[in-house]
Amino acid sequence: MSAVIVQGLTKTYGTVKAVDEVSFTVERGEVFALLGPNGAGKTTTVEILEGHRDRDAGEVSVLGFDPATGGRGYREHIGIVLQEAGFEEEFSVVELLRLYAGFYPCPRDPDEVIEQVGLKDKRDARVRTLSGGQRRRLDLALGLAGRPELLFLDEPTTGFDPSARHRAWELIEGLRSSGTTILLTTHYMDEAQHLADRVAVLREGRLVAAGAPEALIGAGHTSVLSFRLPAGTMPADLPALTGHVEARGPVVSIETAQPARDMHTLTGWALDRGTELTSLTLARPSLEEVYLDLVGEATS
Ligand SMILES: Nc1ncnc2c1ncn2[C@@H]1O[C@H](COP(=O)(O)OP(=O)(O)OP(=O)(O)O)[C@@H](O)[C@H]1O
Repeated sequence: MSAVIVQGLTKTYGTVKAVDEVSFTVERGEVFALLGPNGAGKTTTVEILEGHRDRDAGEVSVLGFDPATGGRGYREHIGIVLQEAGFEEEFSVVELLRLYAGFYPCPRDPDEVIEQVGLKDKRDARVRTLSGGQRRRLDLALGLAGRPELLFLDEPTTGFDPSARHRAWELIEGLRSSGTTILLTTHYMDEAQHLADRVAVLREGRLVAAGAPEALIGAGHTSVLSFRLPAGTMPADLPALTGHVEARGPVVSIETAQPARDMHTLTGWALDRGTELTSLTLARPSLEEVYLDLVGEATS
């Protein structure tokens, strides 16, 4: 059975439909990213799944529980990492982890978790002395304390320096390998593209796309071939191509839905003339470009 099943989920605040008939599933063991601009309904959706907010309509099942009525039995199976968790500042890192571990029937060893999130040096440091990035790692450690089957991560790397970010990615990949299902929200499309097996894009409370990042990128989007014109040639000298040719000085870009065919034609043309196509690249759109198309913002 899927880890998460959401059917027709709806939540209204006054006249604002924060979540409007949203349906998706998250399979066990996958990393699933909820994407969308500010106010799209991500937090509301996640909070309903966590059992922290009531829904107006729709069916929700998480690990076989209805989060609205699952109570403690449900919460023992999940881990939640919020963006701004308030901590007991005078506890040490290991004391806080021991405290959290005590709430769960089958907790993880606090020292193992501390090592996993890279806080070994800070094991005995007071929480109030931690830097912002170290606090975020502590957030993550606390989310893992109860050995969750499903981990909710709210913008897990916001405010991280680049190396902390890559470390967090490795950690998330490690959790995925050990079978933990992960539902995350993020505003970083490279993060979603790197980590997520599947993504769902919300816009104004409605689901506008869902699927594997590669599938979303592949659906109806063209590739761009670009290269420098060989000396002594003009764009008009190029062979007939399926794509749209644009030249900016000596740099030619071809937006094409048939990259293999156009690449073949072009390289054949260059070889026949005994010339080279320097700076030749074939680029696929990134998830970010596809996302911006979906949520209706300019791509340049
Ligand atoms: N408690 C609330 N009372 C009234 N309106 C709310 C409440 N919580 C959220 N909303 C509204 O519901 C909509 C969705 O908000 P939500 O926080 O779910 O979006 P989000 O996608 O998480 O945004 P962000 O990326 O900024 O965190 C917004 O229009 C927001 O103003």
